[in-house]
Amino acid sequence: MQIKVCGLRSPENIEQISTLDVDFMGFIFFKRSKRFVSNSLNKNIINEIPSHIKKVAVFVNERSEDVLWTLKDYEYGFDYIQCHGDETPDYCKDLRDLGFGVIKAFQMDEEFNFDQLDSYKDAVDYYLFDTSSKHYGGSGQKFDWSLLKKYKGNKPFFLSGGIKPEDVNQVQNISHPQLLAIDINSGFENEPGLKNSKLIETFSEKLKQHS
Ligand SMILES: O=C(O)c1ccccc1N[C@@H]1O[C@H](COP(=O)(O)O)[C@@H](O)[C@H]1O
Repeated sequence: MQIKVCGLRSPENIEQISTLDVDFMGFIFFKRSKRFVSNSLNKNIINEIPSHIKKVAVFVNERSEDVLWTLKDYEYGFDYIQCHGDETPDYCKDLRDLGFGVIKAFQMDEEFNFDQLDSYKDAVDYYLFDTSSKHYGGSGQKFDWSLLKKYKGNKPFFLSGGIKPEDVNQVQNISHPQLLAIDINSGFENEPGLKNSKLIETFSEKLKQHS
C-alpha cells in the first residue's frame, strides 16, 4: 500500500518527510485552507524532492488558466494535479490532455452515487475518496468506509479523510482491489501544515510491513 502525505508547507518539514518511505506529497494551493502554501514554497524546494516521491498540487475549483500559471511558476515540477472541488469531467480531461496527471477527489457521504464516476473514467488517472465537508478537504473527519464496497470500477483510488496514526491496522485490513494509497493530513500534524515526522515514520513502517 502506498502513502500520500498532504498539506506540507515548510522547507525543513518537506526535507524531513522526504527521507521517509512515502510515495506522494501534496501541496495545497487553495487560499482558504489552513495549509495554503503561500510564499513558503519555491520551485527549488519542489524540484529537490527525490523523484521517487510524486508531487501533487491540490486545487479547489480554480480557473484552469490559474492552475496552469501556478504550475508554470514551479517549472512544471508537479507530477499530478489534484482537483478537490466540483471540477467537471471536461475540466479534468483538458488538464490531462495537456499531459498532466490528474487525481479527482470526491466527497463521500451516504448519498454518494458511484455511477457518477463513469463520466470521469477517461478524464483522470486516479480517484480520491474524501469525507464530504463544506470546506472541501482537511476536515479531519472519516466517512463510513463500508461505502467503498459499492465501488466496482477498475480505476485505482486514494482513501482520505480524518485518517489518524491509530487507524493503521484498520486501514491495512481494507481489502478493496483498487485501493492504491492512504492519504494522510491533519491527523499527523503538530500544527496545520507542519507534519509530525515520527508519527508518519511509524505509520508508514507498519502499513508497508504487510503490503
Ligand atoms: O488540507 C486541507 O486544508 C485541504 C483543503 C482543501 C482541499 C483539500 C485539502 N486537503 C485534502 O483533504 C484530505 C483530507 O484531509 P484530513 O485527513 O481529513 O485532514 C487530505 O488528504 C488532502 O488531500
